[in-house]
Amino acid sequence: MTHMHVAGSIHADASSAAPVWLEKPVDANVLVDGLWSGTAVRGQGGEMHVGGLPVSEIMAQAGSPVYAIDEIDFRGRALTWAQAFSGWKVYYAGKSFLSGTIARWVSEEGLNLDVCSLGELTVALRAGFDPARIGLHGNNKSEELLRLALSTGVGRIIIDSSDEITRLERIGAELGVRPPVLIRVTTGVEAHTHEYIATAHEDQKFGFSIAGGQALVALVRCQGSPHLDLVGLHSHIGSQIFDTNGFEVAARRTLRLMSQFKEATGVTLPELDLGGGFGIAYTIDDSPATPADLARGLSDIIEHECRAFGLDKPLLSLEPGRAISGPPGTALYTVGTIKDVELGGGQSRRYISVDGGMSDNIRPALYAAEYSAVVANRVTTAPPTLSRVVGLHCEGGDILVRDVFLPSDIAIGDVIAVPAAGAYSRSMASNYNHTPRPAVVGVRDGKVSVILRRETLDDLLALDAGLD
Ligand SMILES: Cc1ncc(COP(=O)(O)O)c(C=O)c1O
Ligand SMILES: N[C@@H](CCCC[NH3+])C(=O)O
Repeated sequence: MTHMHVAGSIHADASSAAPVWLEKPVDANVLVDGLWSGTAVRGQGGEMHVGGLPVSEIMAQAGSPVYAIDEIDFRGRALTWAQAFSGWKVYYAGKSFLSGTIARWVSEEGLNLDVCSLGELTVALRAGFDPARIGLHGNNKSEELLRLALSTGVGRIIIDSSDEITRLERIGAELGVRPPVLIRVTTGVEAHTHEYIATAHEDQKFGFSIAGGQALVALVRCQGSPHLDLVGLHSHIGSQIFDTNGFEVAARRTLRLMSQFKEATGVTLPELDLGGGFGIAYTIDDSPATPADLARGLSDIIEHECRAFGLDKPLLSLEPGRAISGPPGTALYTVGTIKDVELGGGQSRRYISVDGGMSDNIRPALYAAEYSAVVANRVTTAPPTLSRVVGLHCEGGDILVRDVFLPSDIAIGDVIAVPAAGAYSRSMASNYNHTPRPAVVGVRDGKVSVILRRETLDDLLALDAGLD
């Protein structure tokens, strides 16, 4: 085992498999290209600015911790995906982060919206999102959710089980509507990502198995139903994926199924959705492809496979979430406690405790997700120290950034900024330890606007039937 000594700290398991960013201290002042939202810069005096505002001003207006979403960057990414995939239907995956404001931005930039719960659908509808441009997912859609979707004219429902087919047929017949549906299939692809966010291997809860034959049976059943308008197939292989190999295998297997279905029924399915899952940069180890590169790669794959199966190219769609909402988001925390923990042999590890934690970002604890961070309120010439940014929760795994070089003169009251924090952090936040969830604000042209207000302790206490 190699021990890495940096300014008195030690990374005890920096073996040959250590991430690149641990190999040598980096200048902790620098906002590394590709990690930060488009308008993030060090302003005069060294303070970080986002959306034309110094972080101190964002926090003065919105408190701490806070998630700042760079509106120009978010809109720019949404538009870039729409343009790169012109001719496709692009659905923004609302599970990555959704609110009324976000639904409006997504709509204005010309994207469709993927929702997967009663809550997400309700937000979208209340925000005025055109139901015809909404796709509905979920492996256990409730009666209430399906009724809402069918009665409001949601554009497509992605069916996940035989029970759902039965439920949907009954509600469709009752309401006198014939909803457009896609069948979600399990392609058996082992996506190169964390086990918990891979979704196309055989032994998991989503979709109908192609290999097991259930997918073809479900397709034939929907095709024969007077209450359902079968339009196509859906495949989602997982999340935070960087290479197109998994998509290639998924495309081959879904198109083969389309051709089998055509042979069996004489019907050509018009649509194929390849799902989301496109990776983003959380650290300098990550190098995501651009939407334009992905569009070229995926289009080539589809054309090649269609030729092989003698199929016409279907109408294609996809569902990026993280790639649109992740990079524009910066999490801002305030340092409260600094502790150098003795590891023996004269070594220590610096623990920097901030005013948030696993309640606002569960990803490091859940998936061992890596993040980066800087001290945002100032620059310094103090040497970098390998540090660990931790939260305030009563849990040893309450880590926000496992290993990061931060200046050795870090002090109480400093601001820690974490890039690429817009996806699956606030949207997966909890109230662990009765912790109110942070605010989310939009920042643009020097102005802060509230996207989600900060929860208060009173919000939480109001839920408690045992308190006055
Ligand atoms: C069906 C489906 N579509 C789209 C997404 C969005 O994934 P991502 O945010 O990684 O692009 C997910 C989440 O993994 C999903 O389950
Ligand atoms: N929540 C996951 C992504 C998967 C969610 C959608 N199926 C993450 O934080 O990476």
